[in-house]
Amino acid sequence: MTAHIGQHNSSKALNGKRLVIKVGSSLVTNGGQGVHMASIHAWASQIATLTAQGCEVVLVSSGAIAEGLKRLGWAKRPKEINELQAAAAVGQMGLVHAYEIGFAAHGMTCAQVLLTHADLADRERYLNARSTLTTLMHHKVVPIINENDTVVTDEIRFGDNDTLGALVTNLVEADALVILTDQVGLFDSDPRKNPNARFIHEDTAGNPELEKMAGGAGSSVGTGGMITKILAAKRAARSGAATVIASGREPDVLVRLMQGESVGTFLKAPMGRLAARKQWMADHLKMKGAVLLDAGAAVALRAKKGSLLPIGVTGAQGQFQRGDVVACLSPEGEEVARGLVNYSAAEVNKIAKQPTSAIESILGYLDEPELIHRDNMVVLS
Ligand SMILES: Nc1ncnc2c1ncn2[C@@H]1O[C@H](COP(=O)(O)OP(=O)(O)O)[C@@H](O)[C@H]1O
Ligand SMILES: N[C@@H](CCC(=O)OP(=O)(O)O)C(=O)O
Repeated sequence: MTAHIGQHNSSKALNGKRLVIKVGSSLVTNGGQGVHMASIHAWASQIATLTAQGCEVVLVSSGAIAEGLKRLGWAKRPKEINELQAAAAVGQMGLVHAYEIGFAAHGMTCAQVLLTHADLADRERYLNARSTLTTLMHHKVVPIINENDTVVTDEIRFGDNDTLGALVTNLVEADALVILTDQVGLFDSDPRKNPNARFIHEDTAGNPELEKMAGGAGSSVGTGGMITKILAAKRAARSGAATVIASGREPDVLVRLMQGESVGTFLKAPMGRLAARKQWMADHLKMKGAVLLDAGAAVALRAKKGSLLPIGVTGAQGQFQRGDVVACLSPEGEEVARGLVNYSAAEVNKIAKQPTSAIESILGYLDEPELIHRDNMVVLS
C-alpha cells in the first residue's frame, strides 16, 4: 500500500511507505513507572497492521534508563554518566523483553539495534547499519533502535532519541518520522506551563519560529523536550522526510495517520526526496574518485534503470574506500551520477567488467552485489 500522511490537505500530502517511529521514555514507561505493556501491545498491533498493508517500519524506542532506574529501585535519576549507563544496561533488557512479547503476540519478529553517533558518522559503518536495517525490513522484522548507552561517553551521546530518530530517518531514507510523545503535538508554548498555549496543526520543518515555541522536557523522565523534536524534524527534512509529532496514547494513532487523518502536528519537508538527497550529497560529501562506466551503463544510469553493477564499469580512478562518494564518469568523461560506493578503488579494478556472481570468487568475499546501490546514487545528467 502507499500510505498517505497529511492527506487532509492535498497540497501537503505525503505518499509514503517507509516510516521511522520514535517513542519517548515517558510513554514507554508510563512516566517512569516501568515498561507499559498496554502501550507496547497497542503500537505492536498497529505496526503489524501497517506492515500487512506494505509499510516498512523502524521503531526508535527510549526508556532504557527510566526502566533501569525502576528495576534498580533508584528513586532519583543519577547525574554520573556511569550510573546512567548501568541503568540503561539493566533497563534495555526490560525494553527488548517487552517488545519481543508485544510483537510476537501480533505474529511479528523484532530485532534489537543499538547505535552510537560514531556508527553513523563513519561512512563504512553507515553503509553497514543501513544495509542491516533494510535487510531486517525486507524480512518484515521490526528493528527496535536505541542509543548504545553503555559505550558512549558524554561528548558523543546523541543525548536524546529524537536526534537519533532523525538520523535513522536519513539513514534509511524514510518517507516520514513519527515522534510519539506525551503531548498531542506541538503548541506555541509548553502546555504544562501555559494553559492557553495554542496547538500547531501544521507548519514547515526548519521554520525558525518553531524553535522559539519549544521548551525543554516536561517530565523528569523525558530528556529532550519539544526543542529536540523540532530540530529532529529539521534534520529529517534534509532527506525529504516529513515529521509528525503526536500523542502515543491516541488510539490507533499510527494507522489513522497512515490513512491520511490529521492527527498531531504535521511538519512538512520543504524539499522533495530527490532534491534533498542531491543537496546532501553536494553539500556534505567530498568526492574521493571515480568509477568509469562503459557506454551501456552510462545509458542505464541516465535512464535511472537501477543500481550500478561491476559489469558496467571498466575501472576506477583515484583512491577511495568503501563508503566514499565517487563520480560515475561516462566513456566521454562526463559525470553521469555520483554515489556511495560499496567497494574500494583497488577492489573495483579487480571486479570491473565482471558479473556480480564473480565478485566472491575474485575478492574472496561479497560485501554487496552492487557497486553503487541506486538508493545511494544521484543521477546528474
Ligand atoms: N511548545 C511545546 N509544545 C508541547 N510540548 C512542549 C513544548 N515545550 C515543551 N514541551 C514539553 O515537552 C515534553 C515532551 O518532551 P519529553 O519530556 O522529552 O518527552 P519524550 O520522552 O516523549 O521525548 C512535553 O511533555 C511538554 O511538557
Ligand atoms: N537511550 C536513552 C534515551 C533517552 C531519551 O532520549 O529519552 P526521550 O527524551 O524520552 O526520548 C534511554 O533509552 O533511556
